[in-house]
Amino acid sequence: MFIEPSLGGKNPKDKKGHIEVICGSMFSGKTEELIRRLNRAFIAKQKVEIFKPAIDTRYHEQNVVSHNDTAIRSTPVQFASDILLLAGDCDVVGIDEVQFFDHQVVHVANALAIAGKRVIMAGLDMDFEGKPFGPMPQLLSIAEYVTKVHAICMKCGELASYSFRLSEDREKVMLGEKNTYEARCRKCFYEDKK
Ligand SMILES: Nc1ncnc2c1ncn2[C@@H]1O[C@H](COP(=O)(O)OP(=O)(O)O)[C@@H](O)[C@H]1O
Ligand SMILES: Cc1cn([C@H]2C[C@H](O)[C@@H](COP(=O)(O)O)O2)c(=O)[nH]c1=O
Ligand SMILES: [Zn+2]
Repeated sequence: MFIEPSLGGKNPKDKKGHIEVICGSMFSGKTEELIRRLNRAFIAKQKVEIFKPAIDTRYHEQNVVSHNDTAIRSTPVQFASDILLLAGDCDVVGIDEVQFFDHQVVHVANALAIAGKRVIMAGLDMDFEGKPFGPMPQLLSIAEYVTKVHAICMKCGELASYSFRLSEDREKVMLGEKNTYEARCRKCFYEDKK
């Protein structure tokens, strides 16, 4: 489990920003872990703002929702730059489904951390082809803290790092859940990959 190095004091001059990235395949618990960290920040009376890309309407228009139905309120935004405008004077910024933003999100995360905020992002590190997803490689490089979580392979029960697409669709962005994707280990992913 990720142990926060510090939750940051309330004194503005003590505030040191940093970036945390939670990555892994679908169903690996990224959103649950993001919600866990954000809830702890709420308990510490930190000012928290949560964002997600507006295209992610899978479970809810507004909330960030996990596959296990845990949820937290969020603000859907069209562009990463909107986050800079909306973060205001908060202490902690949470971003889910960060892989869907364009590369500007790298500059946004860096600017927020330089401004003293704790930035926690969750996203898919690989797409359905096993290729790096959007801005994730850069975000993983600039983060102070990286947590890779694992799902359970639906074919063999091993740990899973891949998201196997069950349909024939080839476009990179295709929202879905259990009916269209399966968590797979490396062996089971490449055995069936087209
Ligand atoms: N193959 C799987 N491996 C692990 N958890 C799974 C799997 N399929 C469904 N789940 C459920 O998904 C939950 C994690 O959901 P979530 O945090 O939304 O994951 P992610 O954001 O990484 O897609 C688990 O607690 C579990 O209830
Ligand atoms: C692999 C892959 C996934 N997606 C979509 C499917 C879901 O809507 C999200 C991932 O959500 P999760 O919280 O990580 O389960 O991304 C996609 O558009 N393209 C892909 O290649
Ligand atoms: Zn497997």
